[in-house]
Amino acid sequence: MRSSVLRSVKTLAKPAGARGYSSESVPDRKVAVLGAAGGIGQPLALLMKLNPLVSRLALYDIANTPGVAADVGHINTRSEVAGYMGNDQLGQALEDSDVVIIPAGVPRKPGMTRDDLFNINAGIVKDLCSAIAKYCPNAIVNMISNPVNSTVPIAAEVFKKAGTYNEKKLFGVTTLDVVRAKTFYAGKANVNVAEVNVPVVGGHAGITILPLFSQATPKANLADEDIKALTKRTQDGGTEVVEAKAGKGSATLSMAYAGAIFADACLKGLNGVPDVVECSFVQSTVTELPFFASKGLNGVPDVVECSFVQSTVTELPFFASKVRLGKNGVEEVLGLGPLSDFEQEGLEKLKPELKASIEKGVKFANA
Ligand SMILES: NC(=O)c1ccc[n+]([C@@H]2O[C@H](COP(=O)([O-])OP(=O)(O)OC[C@H]3O[C@@H](n4cnc5c(N)ncnc54)[C@H](O)[C@@H]3O)[C@@H](O)[C@H]2O)c1
Ligand SMILES: O=C(O)C[C@H](O)C(=O)O
Repeated sequence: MRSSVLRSVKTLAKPAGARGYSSESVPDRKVAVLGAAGGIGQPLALLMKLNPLVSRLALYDIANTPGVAADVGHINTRSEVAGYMGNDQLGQALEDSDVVIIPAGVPRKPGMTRDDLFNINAGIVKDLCSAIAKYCPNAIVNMISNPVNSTVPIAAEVFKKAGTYNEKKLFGVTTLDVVRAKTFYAGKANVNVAEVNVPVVGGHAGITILPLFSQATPKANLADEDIKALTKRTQDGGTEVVEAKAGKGSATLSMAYAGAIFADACLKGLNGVPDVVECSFVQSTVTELPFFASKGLNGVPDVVECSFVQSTVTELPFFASKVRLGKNGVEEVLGLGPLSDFEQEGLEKLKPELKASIEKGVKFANA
């Protein structure tokens, strides 16, 4: 692998006037994309180049970054683009990053589960996270590489070992589940998709993806059968794309869109924009609900007393939840809110699978 810095394309020093954007009004922010030459990486690089909150964009991959960086770098928006290729340029790519987005690794083919990607992607993520711990330990990390239910715990363990773990700054990107749930709901409910909101909680694989259509807005009076079908389609959305692509990979364009939305939310949070809330797979400590009632040590049911304790969303250490983003990353992990019986059932069903995927990641990282 060649190892010189490949390209550094300086674009606008001054604001893109046509957009009415002033570079003086927002702080400098460096975003690094790891896996930037891939199916997700390239359109994501494009979308991040269009984001006026980004001042420096580092595009890293093991191959093909010179072309991607040259191409994207010609776009007349604020950020300065640089391409980095190969392990010995990874440090430079990461240095000073505020946000690191990781879509590196192999995608599914028809017939595979996301967990089938573990053997290859776990090692890739572990190595990239070791470099993040070394070169930009304070960066926010947006993990896209699958299986997210395991790669996020791997990242956490790598950071813990390096002494850099900050649970407020590690995010599994589950925004595509929300994007899909919104699209499918708007179609069925016949409402304006731009106004739709649907929280999606749990994890990012099959039944661990739990859309909460009972909390969807605008409200629509959908039949139970419709809700079940929407839930299944959201859970199988990735597989729908994998099968349609027939061996040529998984979702890339919709994922780049979703990744760009989530990274933008992280940047807004860092910049102090209030009330930025997105769903994400995070360490699941809740700060909003001080009162948590549970069964006693001896399992006697319905022993309920209010007590001021730090509570978690579920008993699982990581869980996709609504998260309020702020200057330090996670500002607040929001509770699940009221669930329908169908959703409550889905929640109980997903826990063993999600728990096993989390434990698999933790075990791998500590082997
Ligand atoms: N979280 C989600 O919702 C979601 C959605 C879609 C895809 N994904 C996952 O994203 C990953 C990437 O998907 P894709 O379609 O872009 O795949 P792709 O094969 O098109 O691109 C992956 C890129 O990663 C690069 N890469 C491999 N090893 C690397 C390393 N050590 N360092 C840096 N880059 C490296 C490859 O060179 C390639 O350019 C897959 O694991 C896929 O399952 C996640
Ligand atoms: O389904 C996949 O393998 C990719 C991604 O996780 C998705 O949801 O599209």
